[in-house]
Amino acid sequence: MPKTRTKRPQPVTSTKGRSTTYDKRPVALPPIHIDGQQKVTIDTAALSAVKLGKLGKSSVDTRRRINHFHTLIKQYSKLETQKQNTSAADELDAIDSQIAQVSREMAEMGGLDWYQKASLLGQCKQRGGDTSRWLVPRLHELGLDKREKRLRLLEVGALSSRNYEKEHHWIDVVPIDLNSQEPGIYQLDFLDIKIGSAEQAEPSSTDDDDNDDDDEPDNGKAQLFGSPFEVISLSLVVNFIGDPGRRGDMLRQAAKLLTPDGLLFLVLPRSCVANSRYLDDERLLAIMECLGFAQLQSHHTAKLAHYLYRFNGPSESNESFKKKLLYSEGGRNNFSIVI
Ligand SMILES: C[S@@+](CC[C@H](N)C(=O)[O-])C[C@H]1O[C@@H](n2cnc3c(N)ncnc32)[C@H](O)[C@@H]1O
Repeated sequence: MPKTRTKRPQPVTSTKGRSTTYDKRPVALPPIHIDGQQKVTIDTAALSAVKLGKLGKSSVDTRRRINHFHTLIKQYSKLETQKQNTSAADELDAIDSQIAQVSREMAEMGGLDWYQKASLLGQCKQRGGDTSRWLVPRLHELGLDKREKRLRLLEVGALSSRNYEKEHHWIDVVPIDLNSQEPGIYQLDFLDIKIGSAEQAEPSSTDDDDNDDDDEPDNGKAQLFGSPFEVISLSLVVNFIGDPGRRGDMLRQAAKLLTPDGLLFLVLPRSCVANSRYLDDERLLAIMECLGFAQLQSHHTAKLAHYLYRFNGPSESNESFKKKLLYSEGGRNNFSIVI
């Protein structure tokens, strides 16, 4: 069983050893995974021009811009894949210039920082609240609020450190994001997290850190957490990734970081399962079962699809799920998850 945590997450800064103060200086944006291998860093100069007023004139306008940002992420991913499969110099030049154009457009929109602020606006109570409000009653139903120790929950893609504020006495939340919007949110890539002790850290880590609070990833081994998580929340994060294989990697990673019997909370825009050529509820269930998850509950609203899974341990199955056309009629999107 994981230890009970009392310490709140500390920020990850680039200095070696423990971080004890919050760095309020503007941080360079972390690289964003938007395809299987490449990372891109959005132009920070353009970001400094971001004003809240640019979020959108109305909720409809903000949603339209968020959707456009998603489209740009997907275009970027596609171009990077094309680049990896091309050797002709003139084609490479053409692809590079398209990549630069897409990157520029993302930066002009305000990059990841703008996207996060706009998404946070989408979480406002008037617009339906954040998705933890669906998860919390499910955790109550499972009796997890009655345990002696607080429930250790990793919230990936956390836009606010206050999402589980009311449940603080029984949920110990560890919020992370590629681009931390608050000092209380770790700036970390979910895919870089490992569970292990300091002794198992990367050899490059030579500091003599005697802090044994394993909730605090220290720097140089910033991705190391001392014990697995009992709940992982991937709310509107998997669809943020442009590459279908990398989406599968996110689900695999969740399986690696969960305790036996741990819970995975997955939220996707409903259109990803209700209106895709390549994915529906049945296929998602088959993918999840193949990874060792059993579905406990699902709930669809007009906009969102919520799923709660229990991890039953690594599955014996070595089945793979490639991109497979399920629905050929027009008007559908191309969202898929590949494992
Ligand atoms: C739509 S936003 C936030 C969603 C929020 N959880 C919600 O339910 O509204 C998606 C967030 O996921 C973050 N994200 C995407 N991939 C990530 C990764 N590999 N590690 C950590 N955060 C990630 C992005 O930086 C972005 O802030």
